[in-house]
Amino acid sequence: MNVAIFSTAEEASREVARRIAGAVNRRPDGVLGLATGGTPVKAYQALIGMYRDGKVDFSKIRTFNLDEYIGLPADHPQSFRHFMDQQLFQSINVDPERTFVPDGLASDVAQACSQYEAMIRDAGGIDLQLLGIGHNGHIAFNEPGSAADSRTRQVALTDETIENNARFFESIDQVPRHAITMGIGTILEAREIVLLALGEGKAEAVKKMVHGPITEQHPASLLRRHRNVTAVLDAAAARRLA
Ligand SMILES: O=P(O)(O)OC[C@H]1O[C@](O)(CO)[C@@H](O)[C@@H]1O
Repeated sequence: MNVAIFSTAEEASREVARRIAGAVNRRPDGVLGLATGGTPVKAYQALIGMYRDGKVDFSKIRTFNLDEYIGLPADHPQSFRHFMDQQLFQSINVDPERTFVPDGLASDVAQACSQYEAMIRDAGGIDLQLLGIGHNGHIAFNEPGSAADSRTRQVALTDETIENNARFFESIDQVPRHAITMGIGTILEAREIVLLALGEGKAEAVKKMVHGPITEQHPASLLRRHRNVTAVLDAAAARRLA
């Protein structure tokens, strides 16, 4: 695992934007794997800035998001589809028809999950996958205990994740208890992985990811099995590293 440390969240986010733009420029009709949460917001803003400056063209790109809450319609303010539209897609020239987020309202979730896997495969696989990290080491919604070879599926969120994500909802009762997530096996098939972690609250999870045992109990540690993964950190998230 490569580790790149920047003094501020802004610099780390700009680095992530540069890496995403680099992947798009190398393969303009390629495939991006995208993430939601508080962490990537600044990186998406930097990417929008690069698009406006004419440094990157998304017109032929396809995107697949990591996860979605079960039970939220696409236009719900806290759905990950809504987040992506607001934070990125509406401000760049990506074709909305080529942006994919798991369907949180699918009537047959298992079938929707295998179809999502098939769509990623048919697109030629993911060139660059962006990730965040949960306080408990989760990547996407693969909570501790998720199998290293897991695929896109329905999962139950841990109480800790529900509590952490309650800040985005009016009350904790409104946080969905289940989600669809790409699996760890799915994520590890991406040709390049960039994990962004910001702030002191992530320092312990980052330390276990980099220095701890490679274990399904800390899903992010499994990324060390991948040949081309970079953790982009601000100084606060990196402060417990050796
Ligand atoms: O960036 P945040 O809001 O700290 O979230 C961290 C992680 O949690 C998730 O949002 C899922 O809870 C991931 O997609 C994200 O990487």
